[in-house]
Amino acid sequence: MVLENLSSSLKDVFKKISGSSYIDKETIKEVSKDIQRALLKADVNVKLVISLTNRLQERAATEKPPAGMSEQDFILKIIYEELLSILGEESRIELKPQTIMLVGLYGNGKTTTAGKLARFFIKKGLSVGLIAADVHRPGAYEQLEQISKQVNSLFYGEKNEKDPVKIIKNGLDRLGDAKVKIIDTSGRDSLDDELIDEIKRIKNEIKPDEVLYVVDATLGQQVGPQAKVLNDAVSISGVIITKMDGTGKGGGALSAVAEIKSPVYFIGTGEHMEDFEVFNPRKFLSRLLGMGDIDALMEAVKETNITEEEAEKSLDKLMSGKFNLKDMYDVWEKFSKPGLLKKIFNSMPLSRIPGGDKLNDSEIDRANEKLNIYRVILDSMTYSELENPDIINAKRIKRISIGSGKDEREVRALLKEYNAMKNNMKMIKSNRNFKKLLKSQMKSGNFGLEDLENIK
Ligand SMILES: Nc1nc2c(ncn2[C@@H]2O[C@H](COP(=O)(O)OP(=O)(O)OP(=O)(O)O)[C@@H](O)[C@H]2O)c(=O)[nH]1
Repeated sequence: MVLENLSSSLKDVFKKISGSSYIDKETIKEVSKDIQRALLKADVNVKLVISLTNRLQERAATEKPPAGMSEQDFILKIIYEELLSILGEESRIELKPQTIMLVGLYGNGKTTTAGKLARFFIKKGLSVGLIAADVHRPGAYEQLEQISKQVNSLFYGEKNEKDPVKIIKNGLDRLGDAKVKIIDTSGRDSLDDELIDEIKRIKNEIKPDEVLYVVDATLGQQVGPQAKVLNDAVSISGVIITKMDGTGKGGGALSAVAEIKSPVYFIGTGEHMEDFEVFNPRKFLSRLLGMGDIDALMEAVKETNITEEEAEKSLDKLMSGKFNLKDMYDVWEKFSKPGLLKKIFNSMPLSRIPGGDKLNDSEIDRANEKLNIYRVILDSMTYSELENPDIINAKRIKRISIGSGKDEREVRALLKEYNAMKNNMKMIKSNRNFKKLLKSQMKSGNFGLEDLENIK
């Protein structure tokens, strides 16, 4: 997996800090050097590395840990925040009719990504048209046509036409009823002015809603400056990092993202159309730093340094059943890692939670299977359906079923489960001990599964 080395080096840094009995200037200097080495080894742009570690030293020298947080945790929090600042905040591409233009260097995966992106929108219930505007690479037309069949999208291209603007204008016209049009442009070496002029011309004449930069994660830091040239030419609105499954340093992608300062919308994790994930910076960073799902969950809580009333509020929301499908999806997303569910169910005294009882292995495996089906179904819901499940009527259930490839029966089962979970949460709310334990754990951020044993 890309960034493997960076991941293990940063985990060592985190272990060193957690293991140190006190944090002084020397430790900070040493840790900064370790982080510099780790990032440079991953081929992250030198300028970026220096500015990140300077901020770490400056914040460590001027800021004080909040009440209740140890020096060690505080340094970890600063490193986590500074690394997160490179990745930017989570932002989602809008699910609406739009024209999207893909740009990128040769062979970074634009054509493949065009197909993956088309499949993403189709699953969300939006029809898609793919336009082949790569007029330089032989076979690009056939490749995209093939992909469009694979993902059931519309397709437009003109095999012998050499002017991409003409192809695109005709395509936008002919694909009129497709809600989302995705334009695959020629791969380019950004130092080639002729090709840069070509995408500038496309951008100015077509005025796409989004210009997405497709960058190969396995490339090194030379990508940073090239991304800048592309960005200056067509002002990139978002990034898709491909080949995150590949071997390679991966620092180039991080440098490019930091250079362009546009949000990363997705990551590509393989050659197949389904190897495509919405990018979540916190989750990505937690995986990179080797924090388990629970730690990441509690790390996020600890990071916000939750106060008494905030703990109360977030807990009440959960307990009062006011959470929506998006909240439930996030929790399932964290718990559906293989083995984690088993660990939770086996350690949770379910018999003491209303309607729960000890689950044996096969039942836990079945629960995992069900979670995966539910995640596929949730992936086909629009943001408003996730945030407000009450709007999901028979027509929407039908569309979600088609988008996810699951029976309507399974979609209804998920909705039934969601409502049952909401009612269960209300029941647990009456279990004062459970609520008291959760509140104190969320506040201190030390929520451990073994604590669940103590629920009376
Ligand atoms: N492992 C892996 N391979 C990928 C991924 N995305 C694309 N590829 C492969 O990378 C190669 C290049 O992908 P294309 O989509 O043809 O690249 P392109 O950017 O359209 O090529 P140009 O038009 O020449 O710029 C193909 O073999 C793809 O299968 C990914 O996320 N992981």
